[in-house]
Amino acid sequence: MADTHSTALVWLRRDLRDHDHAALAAALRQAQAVHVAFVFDTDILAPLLDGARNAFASTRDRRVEFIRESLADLDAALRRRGGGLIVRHARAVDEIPRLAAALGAEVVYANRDYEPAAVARDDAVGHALKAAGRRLGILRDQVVFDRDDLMTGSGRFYSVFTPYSKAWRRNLTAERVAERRCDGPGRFAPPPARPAPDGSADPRPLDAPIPALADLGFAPAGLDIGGLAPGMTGAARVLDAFLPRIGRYDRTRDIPHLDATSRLSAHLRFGTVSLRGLVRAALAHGANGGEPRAADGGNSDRAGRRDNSPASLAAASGGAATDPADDAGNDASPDDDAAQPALDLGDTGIATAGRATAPADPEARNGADVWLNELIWREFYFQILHHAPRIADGAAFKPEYDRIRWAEGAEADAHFAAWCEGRTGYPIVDAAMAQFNASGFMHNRLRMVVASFLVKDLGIDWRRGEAYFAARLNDFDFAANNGGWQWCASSGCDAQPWFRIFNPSSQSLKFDPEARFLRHWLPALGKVPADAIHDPLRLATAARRAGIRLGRDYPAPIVEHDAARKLTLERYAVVKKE
Ligand SMILES: Cc1cc2nc3c(=O)[nH]c(=O)nc-3n(C[C@H](O)[C@H](O)[C@H](O)COP(=O)(O)OP(=O)(O)OC[C@H]3O[C@@H](n4cnc5c(N)ncnc54)[C@H](O)[C@@H]3O)c2cc1C
Repeated sequence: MADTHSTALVWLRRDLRDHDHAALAAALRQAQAVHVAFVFDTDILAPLLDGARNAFASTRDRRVEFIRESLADLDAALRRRGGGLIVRHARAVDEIPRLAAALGAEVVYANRDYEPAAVARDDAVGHALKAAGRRLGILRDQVVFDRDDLMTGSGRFYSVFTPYSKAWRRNLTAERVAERRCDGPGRFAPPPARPAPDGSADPRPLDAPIPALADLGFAPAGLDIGGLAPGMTGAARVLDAFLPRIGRYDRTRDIPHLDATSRLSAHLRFGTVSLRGLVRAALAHGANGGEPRAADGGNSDRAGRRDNSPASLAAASGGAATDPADDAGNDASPDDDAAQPALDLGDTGIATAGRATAPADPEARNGADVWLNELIWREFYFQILHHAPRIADGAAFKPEYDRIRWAEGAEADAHFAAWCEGRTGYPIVDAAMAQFNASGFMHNRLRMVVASFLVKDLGIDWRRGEAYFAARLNDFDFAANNGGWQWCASSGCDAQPWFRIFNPSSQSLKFDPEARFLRHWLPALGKVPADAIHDPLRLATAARRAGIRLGRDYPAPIVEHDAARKLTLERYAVVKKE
């Protein structure tokens, strides 16, 4: 167990909750007084507003609003526990060391982030704290296995999903998903009534209320449109609604008009729900055989056999002054009071679900198991980003795909604009983009369809679509978004083969046969019979009969799929092995 200290600061980033939280649990275990802070980081917010740096800049950003409302929810929860949130609007890299000094915190705890810019920020904060005689303790929280926890037998990272997921499942232990209890013996300290730290860009005192959106330079975007309920309270509601459906997930998840998937992605992105809690819920519904092993033990993978020496941890954290004892405490160390052999679900809002016994119905178990697989995909992409950070600089995961010459010029720009605005003349693409532009959410099947259409029907560089998604997705997460786009563009690890090209019309017919999703989002096509709506060629005739004029009431198709397919095969031929 690490040494104890009088005051600690917990720095929240994408973990906006007060339960099952590795950094909070460690701080409460090891400090007497625990302050909790969030910084609206101007390094992140400024580009969202800056048209010169971001083609899709907008003051109406649902993510900022979601974070703000989630902070209000969390602040209220912390106040009920004697604490409260310190919220700052400044450069986090400068503000956190200043805040630690102002509060007299010996240690700053945070949960690990995997994006290269965040890793660099944490390194800089770690160095600044160290120079002032303080420490930064970084803990694994948003994944079950991180960085090089799971490696192949030959010591490489996994670049193919199936063996990765098998290793993940094989190495899952109760300790890895046990609740990180946030109940002391340390206590939450309320925000002190002190002036802004010396040199802070935010002049407000430390106990100032959470800034309004307008103070941050943003305007309301409307969370209600996509049913995006913020905070831990919202997450608990979404999860409660999903768990009764989890058993059908495998059979219904591809149907966009059904409310069949969890819709937890934004909550996972901002940590208003605990990933460990979700894995426990999936296991309790029978996923992965229902029970993890009791402890990490000797097996063929690296999990549970990490080198936790201070030197190794400092090297692995890229120089940040990681607190070795605390980091080790986040793994299955024998004296770690977070590690409990039995699943203890506590008061996390998933308790009921977690305590359910595994359903006997094998079909229901399969639903939970397939859902667990999606959570594993999420981690797969995090570890890809950790091991191949060059993808954050725009590189294709498979370098030969950077030889492709994408469509450019006025026509490509016009096609891209039509794609963004849902004016391609392909109803499934346009309906998906209409939902996306209105709500910030898009169903996974439709993300694949529209991404494939942009890249393989319009011949446009996947990076342009990736950037549009990054600007608008409520659940935008660099690792998952890049992984999804590179999967569709075939340049990613374990991606769709380059010669496989989705036919948007058959995808539409297969996954929305009665056109329920299409008609909802494209009311102009309401009178077109379902059997004629999917294929633009048939649609032309059926629309005329229904009194709908293509080009006026609904766009004519901007490309012809068969011709586009031929061009794409020629374009992609450069990746063939020489
Ligand atoms: C082109 C493209 C871009 C994408 N961009 C993102 C993104 O920026 N952020 C994001 O969270 N997901 C992204 N995804 C993955 C997926 O589409 C969403 O996670 C999912 O649609 C969210 O809905 P849900 O919460 O109902 O998911 P569920 O089906 O209920 O899945 C549960 C959770 O598993 C995770 N998950 C599911 N599928 C994937 C996947 N393929 N890859 C990684 N994680 C997954 C998500 O956290 C999700 O909330 C992208 C997929 C594609 C094809």
